[in-house]
Amino acid sequence: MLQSISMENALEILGQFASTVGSEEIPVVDAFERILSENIEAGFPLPPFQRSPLDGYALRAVDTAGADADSPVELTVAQTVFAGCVPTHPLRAGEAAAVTTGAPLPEGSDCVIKFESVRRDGDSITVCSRLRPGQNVVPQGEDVAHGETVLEKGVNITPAVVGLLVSLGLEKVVVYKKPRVGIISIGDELLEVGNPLAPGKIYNSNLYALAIQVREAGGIPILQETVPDDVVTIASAISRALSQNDLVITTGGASVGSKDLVREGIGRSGADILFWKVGMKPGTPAVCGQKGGKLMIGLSGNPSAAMITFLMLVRPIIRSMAGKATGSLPEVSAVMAQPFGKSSSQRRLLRAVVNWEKGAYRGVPAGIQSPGALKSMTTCNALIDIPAGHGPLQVGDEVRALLLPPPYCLQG
Ligand SMILES: Nc1nc2c(c(=O)[nH]1)N[C@H]1C(S)=C(S)[C@@H](COP(=O)(O)OP(=O)(O)OC[C@H]3O[C@@H](n4cnc5c(N)ncnc54)[C@H](O)[C@@H]3O)O[C@H]1N2
Ligand code: MOO
Repeated sequence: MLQSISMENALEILGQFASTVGSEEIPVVDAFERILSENIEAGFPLPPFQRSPLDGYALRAVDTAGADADSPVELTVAQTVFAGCVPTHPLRAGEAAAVTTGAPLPEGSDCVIKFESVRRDGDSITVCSRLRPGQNVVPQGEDVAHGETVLEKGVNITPAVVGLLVSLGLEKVVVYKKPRVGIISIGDELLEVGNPLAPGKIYNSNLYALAIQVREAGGIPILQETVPDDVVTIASAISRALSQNDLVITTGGASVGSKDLVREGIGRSGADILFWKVGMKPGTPAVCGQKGGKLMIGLSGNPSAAMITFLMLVRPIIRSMAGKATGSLPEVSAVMAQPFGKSSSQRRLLRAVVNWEKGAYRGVPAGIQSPGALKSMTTCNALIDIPAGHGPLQVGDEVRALLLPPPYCLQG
């Protein structure tokens, strides 16, 4: 078992077990934020036919040769083509077809003039300018060619991707399955929400905060049982959760107290411990085991410590398992606008509010930083990554800030 390793080292070890968990076919309308597990090739071009980008008249450019204000050309409006209809006949010399935006152009026509640019009189129009072949024509396949690989395996399904898939006539799409992530809370003090608060007890809030974090990362949270500080019960809960899920996380019991029994529980469940303790504050006592290639990650019981360790170590793994791109948080360089008085003997992830103001990102500590204090976790929008051995932060110090994903931030 490795002990007291860096976050980078921990991520490398976890990454070795972070493979995708298969694919499934789902309706395109339900595929927002899912990840394509197959390339998409266009079965037909987009647009599927040559069309007009304007409300106007389709004509033959050759018929307008020499047209100008002094010698206008008169053409006969021989048909009208609305969007959704098809032309009744090919355009003959000296003819025009009235068209609406999106209408297919009649064979023989090669340009379009807009309504406002002609004079209409009964069945004829007068054109006072010369048009080029191809002018105001959207060619068939301008956007997407027939057979083109229009979306590649691994792309995130955005609103525009949904639109593109439906434009290509697809009702269903094959995406990576979401990994099932079992969550176990450990602690004699835990009370389920809905019960009256009792002396010495606290509500099991981590279970729900972690469940939402799992969902944001792209996994399916499975709320396993909440177990007391009893090693046999912990071991069997871990064992059961590992057999039913793709990944298991626990919260609580990860440290060194007489009732901190997760490590022993992992051992008794038949899993190997890969590492214990990571160089980060909060979240130091994180522990990780594996059984049959499945990971079990034990997080601190302290609410903010659990959430921050999740963000740094578990979120990237769930994202990889869900087929998503890099899970590391985007980082910016920021300037401290308020001091932070404590030294950081260990690498510290300071809950902070970082905003762009007057040409720079400026950071202020978000409030109480103790690992059990949760309110500052609700107000922060970034984690300032302070290296181990750093002294207090002064106003004006340049820092590295990791920005939290938008669903974590209070500003909707
Ligand atoms: N002698 C030492 N004591 C501690 C050390 C140490 O190195 N030596 N490390 C401290 C650090 S750092 C952390 S972090 C915590 C980690 O503790 P555990 O992971 O063992 O967690 P617990 O002791 O079970 O709980 C800590 C705290 O969090 C509350 N908690 C637990 N589960 C939940 C939950 N599901 N929802 C909400 N809150 C929860 C629990 O009641 C405790 O207050 O250890 C330090 N101690
Ligand atoms: O690891 Mo703990 O630093 O107090 O959260």
